[in-house]
Amino acid sequence: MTKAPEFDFIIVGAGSAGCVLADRLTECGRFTVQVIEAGGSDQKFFIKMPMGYGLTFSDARVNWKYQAEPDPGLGNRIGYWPRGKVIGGSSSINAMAYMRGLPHDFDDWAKAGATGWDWKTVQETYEALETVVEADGTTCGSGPIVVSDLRNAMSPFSRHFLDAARDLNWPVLGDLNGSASPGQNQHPNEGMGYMRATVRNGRRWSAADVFLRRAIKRHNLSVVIGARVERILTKEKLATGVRYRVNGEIRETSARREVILSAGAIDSPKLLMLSGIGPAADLRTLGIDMVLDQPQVGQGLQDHLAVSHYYWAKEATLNSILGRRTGQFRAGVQYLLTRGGPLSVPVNQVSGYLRTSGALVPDVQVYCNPATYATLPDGAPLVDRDNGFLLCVQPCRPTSRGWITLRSADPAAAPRIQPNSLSTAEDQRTAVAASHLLQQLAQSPTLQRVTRARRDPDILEMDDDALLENFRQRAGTVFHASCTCRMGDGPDTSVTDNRLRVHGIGRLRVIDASAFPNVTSGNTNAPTMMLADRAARMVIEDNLGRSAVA
Ligand SMILES: Cc1cc2nc3c(=O)[nH]c(=O)nc-3n(C[C@H](O)[C@H](O)[C@H](O)COP(=O)(O)OP(=O)(O)OC[C@H]3O[C@@H](n4cnc5c(N)ncnc54)[C@H](O)[C@@H]3O)c2cc1C
Repeated sequence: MTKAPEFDFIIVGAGSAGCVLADRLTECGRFTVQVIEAGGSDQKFFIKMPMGYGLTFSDARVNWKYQAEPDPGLGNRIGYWPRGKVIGGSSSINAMAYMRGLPHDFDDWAKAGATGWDWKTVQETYEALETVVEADGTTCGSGPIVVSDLRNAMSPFSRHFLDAARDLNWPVLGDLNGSASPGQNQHPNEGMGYMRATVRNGRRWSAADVFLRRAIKRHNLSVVIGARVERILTKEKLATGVRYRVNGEIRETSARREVILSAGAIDSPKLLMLSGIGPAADLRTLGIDMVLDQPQVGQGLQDHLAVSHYYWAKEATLNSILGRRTGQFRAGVQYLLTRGGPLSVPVNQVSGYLRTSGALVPDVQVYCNPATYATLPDGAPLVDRDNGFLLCVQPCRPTSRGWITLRSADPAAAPRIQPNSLSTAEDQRTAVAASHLLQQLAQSPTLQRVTRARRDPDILEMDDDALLENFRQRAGTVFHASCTCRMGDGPDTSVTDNRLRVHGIGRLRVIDASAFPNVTSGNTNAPTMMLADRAARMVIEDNLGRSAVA
């Protein structure tokens, strides 16, 4: 048999985290790195055009299209869980919102055993990573991730959402990632504003665009696409390489230094389990040879749930463009000629963190979109022809935790995903309190003025019991799966230590959203890239010594 090719590091998955790692580990020139990605190229028009989000959302060519198990907390409904299966991973199909998360999210990481991941420390990493492009084109920072204020290209209707916030005396912030000066009784991060996005010059600016594109030019990086890793190879509790399938053929690669799993919150725990690292009782039943009994693998799943309510509008919203063929054609031509117009910005336009009654810190995120859509059987959205808008709310820090387990020992089989939503009394209370905020927003004088009709089910007609039932029957994932291989103190409560090393197996790390100890309050792409950037420094330090990253 020919000898397996050897690299210093093997990174499984070219998603948000994997792209950062590929760049950081190759830039010093001291290591060879192979990235193995199950999906294919991201050079597709509908990936690069921001409004193409609606199409990649259900496109099996770039999307794993997972389905969750019947979720008792959601009336046994089965949720659709898209995940990127393409270079750039979920950062190539996500809605591009850039939200760092709130300071206490990371202080809670540190409290959960992820020492060194407190807000003060991670804030420095964020600042070094970002270049913020303000609405007037001025820039701030010199990091590789471009975060744009796109308000000038957004629908004029979106300003009504901010006027509605002002009606309610909710703060309006210039930057949802910055800290406003707190007013009386106001938390610094509380308020609504235009959502900033990973969009550059009218194009999606995915983790692949930021990090992989420049790294691939280096001689010490090799990227294999269309290649699904099926097993981590181990010898005497050390990771030695991986086995993967490409074009129907099985191949192996050896890692001289480490194997790094960046396959995301669904697939990283799946791959550990397929490799015999997980709950022994479950894995033995499936006939998988055990390497390490680690019951925490796949446990602790967290995600954000949100509920949306729809309204017909008296003024033009994005529906007047995207809901009609002539509008789509005009917007398409404008985009092709100028990289501007309605297709150059994401559909989530106004958002913000708010506090429900009695909360000390912001505990919900609100989204306001100047568009409404139905969902077709294949999951694709169909924009309504009539003008409409939607209001949506998401509790930020759920306490419910679900799990991921294997369905079968076949690497091609999707895993079981049990979100276990609304399984704590606290989450049920927050779902109701969050819905009260939507009721207030819908009744603001500004939104009442521009609303032609409220659509069913009408949140204003609901008491607390009905609000909870509405949440159970209608809320869905906002695609922020995390925490399934979480960092922590030891193997009884976590899968990795605070340097992302898998407890009990040498030369193996998990570096992606699955390592979050708890889900952050907002969208999870920014924290995933931040985590990978800090983790890359740790990998280099542990392999070359502290001076190598000074
Ligand atoms: C539809 C959608 C919308 C979202 N919107 C936003 C948003 O607007 N803002 C935001 O901040 N966050 C958003 N998110 C969440 C955010 O994008 C993710 O949290 C983040 O991208 C996770 O990064 P990751 O590196 O953990 O995983 P991913 O980026 O998912 O990367 C995992 C990679 O590993 C590959 N892989 C998996 N298994 C294997 C295997 N066995 N072998 C080889 N490769 C494998 C996958 O194909 C994928 O490329 C959204 C997510 C989705 C799905």
